[in-house]
Order: sequence, then C-alpha cells, then structure tokens
Amino acid sequence: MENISVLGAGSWGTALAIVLAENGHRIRIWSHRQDQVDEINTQHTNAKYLPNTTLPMNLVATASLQQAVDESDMIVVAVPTKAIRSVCQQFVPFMREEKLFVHVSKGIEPDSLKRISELLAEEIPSMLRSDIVVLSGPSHAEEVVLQHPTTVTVACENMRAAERVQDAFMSSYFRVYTLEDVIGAEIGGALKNVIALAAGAVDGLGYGDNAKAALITRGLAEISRLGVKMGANPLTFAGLTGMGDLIVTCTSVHSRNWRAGNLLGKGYKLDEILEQMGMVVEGVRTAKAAHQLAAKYDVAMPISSALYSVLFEATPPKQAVDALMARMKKREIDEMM
Ligand SMILES: NC(=O)C1=CN([C@@H]2O[C@H](COP(=O)(O)OP(=O)(O)OC[C@H]3O[C@@H](n4cnc5c(N)ncnc54)[C@H](OP(=O)(O)O)[C@@H]3O)[C@@H](O)[C@H]2O)C=CC1
Ligand SMILES: O=C(CO)COP(=O)(O)O
Repeated sequence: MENISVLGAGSWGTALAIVLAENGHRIRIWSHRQDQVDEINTQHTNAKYLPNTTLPMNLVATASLQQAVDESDMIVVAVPTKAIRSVCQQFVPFMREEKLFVHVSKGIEPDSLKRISELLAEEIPSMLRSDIVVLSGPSHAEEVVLQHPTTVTVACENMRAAERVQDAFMSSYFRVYTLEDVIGAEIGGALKNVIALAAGAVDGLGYGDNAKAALITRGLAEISRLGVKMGANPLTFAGLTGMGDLIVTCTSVHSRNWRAGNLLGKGYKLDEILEQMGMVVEGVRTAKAAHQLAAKYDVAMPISSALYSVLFEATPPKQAVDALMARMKKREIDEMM
C-alpha cells in the first residue's frame, strides 16, 4: 500500500484516483476548487467531470496542496499542460523531502518546446524528485470508471521506478506495461491529440472511413518521423502510447480533441468550440508546438501543419484537406523510418 496524491480533479485525475483507491492505496486528490473538494468528500461524486460515477469512500479530496504533497510519497500530476508549471511553483517551496512523480498529461509547451517530464524537471529541484514517470496510452476516463478493460504504459529510464508505478496502478481492468522510452511515450501522447483534431474535422466535413484511416496512418508516420529525430525509439510508435492512443483518440466520441475537431469541420469557430467543451482540448496548444517542432527539427508534418493553418490562420477545413491531397507525389515509406 502506498500513500499517493493526485493533483488535479478533472476527468483523468479523478478516474486514476478511483483506480488507485480501489487498489487499496491511501489516496488524496487535490482540487483548487473548494466546492469540488466538498462535493467529493460529502457526496462522493465529481458531477462536472464524471457524471453518473460514484467515487470510493476511501478517496479523500483536499484543497490544500501542501497537505496533498506532504502526506504522500508518490505524486500523480494530472492537470492540463498549461497549468503544470504554475502548480509546481505552488508546491515546490514547501516540499521537504524527495518524492516520486508520475505525470499523465499529454502536451508540449509551445515556444520552449519542452515535454512534460522536462517541465517537471525544470520546476522541481532534483533533490526533491527521485524519478519522473510518464503514464500514457489509450485510456478515456469515461471507460476506465466503467471498469472497461484498459491498457496503458508507464515510461521511465529507471525501470524500478516504472515497476513501482506499474504495481500501484495495475488491476483486473487496468493493465499497465513498462517502457524505457520517455521521449517516444511523451511525443506519441502529445501529438496524437493534434491528429485527432484533424480526424474530427474530417468527420465533421462528412468524409468517410477512407479519409479517417489515411489520417491515422499518415498521422502516425509524421509523429514517428519527428519522434525519431528527437531521439525516440521508432518501435514505441507502434505501441500503446503511439498507435494505440492515436486510434482511440481519432475514433472515440469520448475524445475531447476529436469532438472539438468535429465541430471545426462543421464550421464552428475555435473560440466557440472551446467555450462549449468546458474541458481541456490539449491538441490546440500542441498544434502550435508541433508547428514549431517541425521547423526546428526540419521534419515534414503535413497534417499537423494543415491543422495549424485551420486553427490559427483561418484556412477553411475543406481547403486544408484539398491542399493535403494536392501535394507532390511521394514514396510511402521514407528513408529515415
Ligand atoms: N480525460 C481523459 O480521458 C484523459 C486525459 N488525459 C490528459 O490528462 C490531462 C488532464 O486532462 P483532463 O483530466 O481530461 O482535463 P479536465 O479538463 O477534465 O480537468 C482539468 C482539471 O485540472 C484543473 N486545472 C486546470 N488548470 C488548473 C490550474 N492552473 N491549477 C489547478 N488546477 C487546474 C481543472 O480545474 P477547473 O475545474 O477549475 O477548470 C480540472 O480539475 C490532459 O493533459 C489530458 O490530455 C490523458 C488521458 C486520458
Ligand atoms: O488521451 C486520451 C485518451 O487516451 C484523451 O484524449 P482526449 O483529451 O481527446 O479526450
């Protein structure tokens, strides 16, 4: 049994806290909203993020970040990418001892182009963190809380740390694999959201399964191209954090990124879509990072670039698809792969 705190009480933080609580660990979940803490502790629900779900009685919420961090040895960071630095900056000043950090967010910071483990390493001094482990894979919170069979991967260069996290999360319906390739796991998890926005847009335009399959396959090709240049193992992209997560996010109605893309394809404006979603759509910010990464590493990322032009340069989605189809002919498998 471990003492574990989950920072962030959105849909994913709450679903993972349920998995951990059901595994018998001593779990705290931190929310920055007192009303949500009260709801979790008194009604055992989190209606905004996981309607129709009853939380286990041993899942305790706190609005005190200090209490959440002090009382646990393993800290699961489950806030959106854009909140990671500010949350770290709030808890680091009162940390007194080393902890194991697990992050479950899927994004890349625009401009700095840092992956999330790099953001955590920058914000948390090395003497206060034993290891940083990435948990990623095809796993919508909505299905995890129904205990539908789900598989994820935990990645860390230190296999003992990865195995400790594997042991903490593994259950009859939540199967956890280990991996050493942190870069591959983080790049696959972040960039699949960009491709999922594009897949949603293609569905919103009324195109069919051929177009969707093309986006998934060619999307994986450009994610892998970039990831390999950044130092990832190409085989990682055939795994759960690559192909697995890309499939689920491009095809599931649970996906926030797919749903936002679908509205884009139907002609809604980005601002109104984000307002309507009420939950984080990581792919929007990551599309900016992907655009910058493609330039920095000199990698062709045509689908990500097309999505960037739809999101930030007002290109109509149909025009972006037409332009993708009209590119110069080329070989399917490029030499780098
Ligand atoms: N949902 C899922 O199924 C999965 C999500 N993920 C990833 O997990 C991460 C979190 O996603 P998800 O749970 O869906 O997001 P949600 O939008 O459901 O929830 C985000 C949570 O973080 C809180 N939050 C936002 N900003 C801050 C801040 N500055 N300080 C403190 N808390 C903050 C929100 O609070 P408030 O309510 O006040 O906005 C909310 O509780 C994302 O990176 C996502 O890609 C990964 C796998 C599956
Ligand atoms: O990462 C996820 C599933 O593995 C969640 O994707 P969305 O944020 O698009 O819902």
